[in-house]
Amino acid sequence: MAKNKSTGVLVRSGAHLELDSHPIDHYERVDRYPAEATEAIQQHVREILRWIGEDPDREGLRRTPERVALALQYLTQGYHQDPRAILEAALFEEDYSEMILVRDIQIYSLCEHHLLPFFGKAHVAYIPNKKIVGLSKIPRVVDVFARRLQVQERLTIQIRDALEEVLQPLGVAVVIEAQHLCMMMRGVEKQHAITTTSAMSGEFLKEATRAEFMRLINGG
Ligand SMILES: Nc1nc2c(ncn2[C@@H]2O[C@H](COP(=O)(O)OP(=O)(O)OP(=O)(O)O)[C@@H](O)[C@H]2O)c(=O)[nH]1
Ligand SMILES: [Zn+2]
Repeated sequence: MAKNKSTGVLVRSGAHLELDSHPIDHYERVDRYPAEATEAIQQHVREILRWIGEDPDREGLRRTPERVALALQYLTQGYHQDPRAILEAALFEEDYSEMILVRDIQIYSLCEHHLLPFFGKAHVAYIPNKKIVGLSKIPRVVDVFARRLQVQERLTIQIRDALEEVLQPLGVAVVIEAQHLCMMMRGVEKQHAITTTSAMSGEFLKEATRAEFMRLINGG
């Protein structure tokens, strides 16, 4: 058991998955998963399995409802986390006033229309105004918003607004590049389409700053 300081969430990282004889604990378990929600989701997953023509009691599927319930709760744990508290846990006074960029932050989220994953990279930059934040808090905040049901546009804006609100910087820029399984595995079935969204504020609304940010995220 490890206590995650910034979110107050208990996380247990189990190493093994032994079917049938042990509880499943290979997911990180967060103490906020209410047991009654896990139970209710399990029941519904059983029904879904039936309705797609499966036998939920066959050996391979016997614990699938529990696994799905835990996975779904893990993938949506962002509803129980407070991004502002995460940022406030590591704020430092500093006179640095150049751009700070964390790029290529891996994201996995769920599209709210189909509950299918979209995944890709987020690039987050800000120009501080006397306050800087611990670097790791930026990907943590990205995860908090990604682990909810999302559209890519809202995810992008929520990350910008959380940084804006807590850091009150000279500007924030967020770009997300993602592929949506709902457009790949079904629907239009386009395997190579990448969606790019951006949200900027303050200095990043100026062409020169924006151009520098774009050059940096493109590896320039
Ligand atoms: N803007 C936006 N749209 C998204 C996102 N994720 C999925 N979608 C789209 O949400 C739309 C839902 O459209 P609908 O016509 O109601 O659903 P659908 O019949 O399943 O649509 P198709 O995917 O075209 O088969 C689709 O166009 C998806 O591509 C996202 O992050 N942002
Ligand atoms: Zn979708």
